[in-house]
Amino acid sequence: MNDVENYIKDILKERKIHFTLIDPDEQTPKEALEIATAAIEGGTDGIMIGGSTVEGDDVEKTCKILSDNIAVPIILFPGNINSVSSYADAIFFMSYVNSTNPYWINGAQSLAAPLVKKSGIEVLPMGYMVVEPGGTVGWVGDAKLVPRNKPKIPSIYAMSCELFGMKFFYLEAGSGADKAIPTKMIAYSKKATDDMILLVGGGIRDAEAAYSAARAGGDIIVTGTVVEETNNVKTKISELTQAIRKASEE
Ligand SMILES: CC(C)=CCC/C(C)=C/CC/C(C)=C/CC/C(C)=C/COP(=O)(O)OP(=O)(O)O
Ligand SMILES: O=P(O)(O)OC[C@@H](O)CO
Ligand SMILES: [Mg+2]
Repeated sequence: MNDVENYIKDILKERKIHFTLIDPDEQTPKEALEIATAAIEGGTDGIMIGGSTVEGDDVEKTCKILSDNIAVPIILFPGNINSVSSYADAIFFMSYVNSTNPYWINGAQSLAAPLVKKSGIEVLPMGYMVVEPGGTVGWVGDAKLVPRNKPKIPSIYAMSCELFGMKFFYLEAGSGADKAIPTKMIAYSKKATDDMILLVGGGIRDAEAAYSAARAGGDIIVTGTVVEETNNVKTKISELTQAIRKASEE
């Protein structure tokens, strides 16, 4: 797919979006294709590929098999500089805005920049902010985690990301978190910016959580762990996508 940013914007004119995150570490590329196919049948709008740890050429192989077989966009959600593949349609080129380590703020991005430019994949510039509990990515990324009871903090980071020209802002509670991002926090970040696209993820497992995140102002609701936990991906994803569609109508 060519223009992923416009694909996203076109859907957002009508309704909110659901993306499925597939961690290439967790299964073979063939199994990843089965998951992606079932998720698409369940109504997901795109597949994100990434994990906080990456082994060998898992990203490359997973992106290749998906690009040969699925029609929705494949977007890299890189955990580090080795998570780039030209078989993807786009990359969330993200700065980890509440990391205390410059490597995650603009170091990894600079090291990966030549490869990203050479690969020719579409770049989706994004601010990435990790909220308590934060999970693996909070620890790996040396984050100053946002306290859950301070809902306004991410909104000023979202503003600064918008002023830097970033188009996307991601509120992350950590993969597999026991609690998703508080709805007030989502609402403040959405209201603080003019037309940034807000992603919300981490710990969203059921219709109610997906609905609340979308209703509060999330534009793109991301779920990953649920597809690893369920034995019926299509049914689970369709529960989530229906809840997100319902939130869009109200
Ligand atoms: C732009 C480029 C090339 C790199 C940016 C690198 C940055 C800033 C990364 C942020 C830090 C990081 C490790 C992000 C990982 C995000 C991610 C893919 C989380 C989900 O991964 P899982 O593998 O499901 O998490 P677990 O390991 O906890 O399962
Ligand atoms: O695995 P889950 O908890 O759905 O989180 C998805 C994503 O926000 C992780 O980066
Ligand atoms: Mg994982």
